[in-house]
Formats: sequence, structure tokens, C-alpha cells
Amino acid sequence: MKSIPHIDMSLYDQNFEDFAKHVGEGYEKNGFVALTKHGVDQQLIEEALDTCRELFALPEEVKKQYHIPGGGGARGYTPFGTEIAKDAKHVDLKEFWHVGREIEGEPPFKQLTPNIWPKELPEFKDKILKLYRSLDALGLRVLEALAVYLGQPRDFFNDKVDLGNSILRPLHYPPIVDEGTPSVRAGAHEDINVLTLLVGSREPGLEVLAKDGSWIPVTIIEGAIICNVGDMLQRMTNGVLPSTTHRVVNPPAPYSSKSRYSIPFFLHFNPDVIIDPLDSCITEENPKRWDAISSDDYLMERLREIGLVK
Ligand SMILES: O=C(O)CCC(=O)C(=O)O
Ligand SMILES: [Fe+2]
Repeated sequence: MKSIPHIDMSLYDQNFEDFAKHVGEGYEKNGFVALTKHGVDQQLIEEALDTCRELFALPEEVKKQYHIPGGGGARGYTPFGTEIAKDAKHVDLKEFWHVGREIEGEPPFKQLTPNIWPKELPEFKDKILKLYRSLDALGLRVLEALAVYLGQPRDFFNDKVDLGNSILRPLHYPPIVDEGTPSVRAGAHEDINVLTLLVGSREPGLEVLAKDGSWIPVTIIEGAIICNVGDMLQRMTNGVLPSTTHRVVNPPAPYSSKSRYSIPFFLHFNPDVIIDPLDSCITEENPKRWDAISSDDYLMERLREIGLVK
């Protein structure tokens, strides 16, 4: 793997069978792909990134008002130095803000708690929710392809993610002040969720772990959206679709003295979905690797490991 494969999303309408094959093979081999011609408005992405730069430029005391102690970082602000990759010794060099599914009226699941919006930045809500909805819809199209690739009906995932506790995470890695720090921007980890769609992330640093143990810098063509499989999908596919380890390393000068911004969208299953490896993914060579677990129990277990839930 030199970098991650690119998948042309215009095939979704033109030749869905081919699209499903490309997507499935790309993930089965690498766990990571870059989506081109994805239909998410570039202007919307730029505006969302701009508003995130403004958000993180707010004074620390202001941002901290939006941190909910004991809330597991589920909504609002999580300060610098909180999250730690599973089994890592040092905290990550990042701060972030979590936006969940915006629900009108009574939420169908208690996990879908209300969002928190910064009153200092009124445009943040509108821009970020538009991006949330676009990435949610794009993720579903990728899942349709994966469903077919896995021998399931095309709409297999639709009612399993429509009320998922999916999270959009505007993320800021500040300039590195201590070059000798043992911490990295994001320690090696796998994403917990079903699929991750990543915008921004233009400054260098993101690397994926190849099967031969080498770290491959992710280089994509401008405007492409990175999309990777998370642990929940790996588990449901009995490891057929791998959740690939990745990290964000501290870059060399001059990038080290600059901020890095990215906005991952962590697409989740609905809280009541039972993640049980699919029969179509269990074979003699690949016997069942995991027991069934509810998506919410699995999430809680994993959030404890990364320091967000105590
Ligand atoms: O910032 C990036 O490029 C990747 C972030 C990431 O991997 C994560 O937040 O899980
Ligand atoms: Fe990640």
C-alpha cells in the first residue's frame, strides 16, 4: 500500500454493482479509502472548517463553560489533554467538540441527548448540522455498497444507523510548543464506531498501519473524503472488513508550529443494535471471532478505555 485507494462515488448512480465491488475490495484490503465525487458541497466543508477555527480560537475559559464534567465528552467541549489512545501512556495533543444527532422532541433513545451550542458563535450550529447531515447521508451510501458486498440486501444497514448516536467531531491540534513532548497529536488507535468519514485533515500527520507493520502517510487528492471502517463494523463482519490502526504524528517544522484541524464523522449503530458477526462472514477458515454485544454496551466499554467515561 503506497497510500489509500480512491473510490469514485459517481459509480453509485452509474453502476452500483461495480461500485459495491470497488468499495468492498478497497476496505477488505486496506480498511481505509478516499471518496471522490462524493457530492458533499465543497463550500459547506470550507465553511465548517472556518467556523471550527473560530470556535477553537475562543478563550479557554469560554470553551470550558461548554465542558460537561462526567458527560463522557458526548456533547460539547473536551479540553486539551483529556483523551488517551487505548493502552497509551501519554494523553493526545488535541481538543475537540462533539455534536450528536439533532432530534426534534422526545429522543427515541436516551443516548441522543441535546446538543450544546456556543453562544459566542451563532453560525456554528447551522454549518455543523449541515455537514453532519451530508456526511450521515454519504455514510449510508457507502454502507449500502458494503451490504451488497457482504451478501445482504442493499438496505440492510438503513434501519440500523438511522437513529445512531453518530458524532461529528471538530478537532483542533494546537501548535506543538514542547518539541520534546512524549505525547503525539493522536496516538495509534482504531475507531470504535461503524464507519468514519473525515474532512479537513489537510495538514500532514495522519498515517495508517499497513499489514507489513509500516506506517503509511495518508495522501489524498484534493477534495476527497477519507472513509475508514471502525471496530463495530469489523466485529459485525467477523473481521472481513478490518478496522485499521491509524495515528496523527507530530509533524516536522514548519508544520509543528501551526495548528491542525480535522472533522471526523463517527457513524454509529442505533444504541439497540446487536453487533453479532454475520453468518455470511463466518467460514471454516474464519470461524466466529466475537460474541454478540449491544452497540451501546460496546461503546461504553470502549469509552472507558480511552478516558472519556470514568
Ligand atoms: O485528525 C485526523 O486526521 C484523524 C483523527 C482521528 O483519527 C480520530 O479522531 O479518530
Ligand atoms: Fe481515528
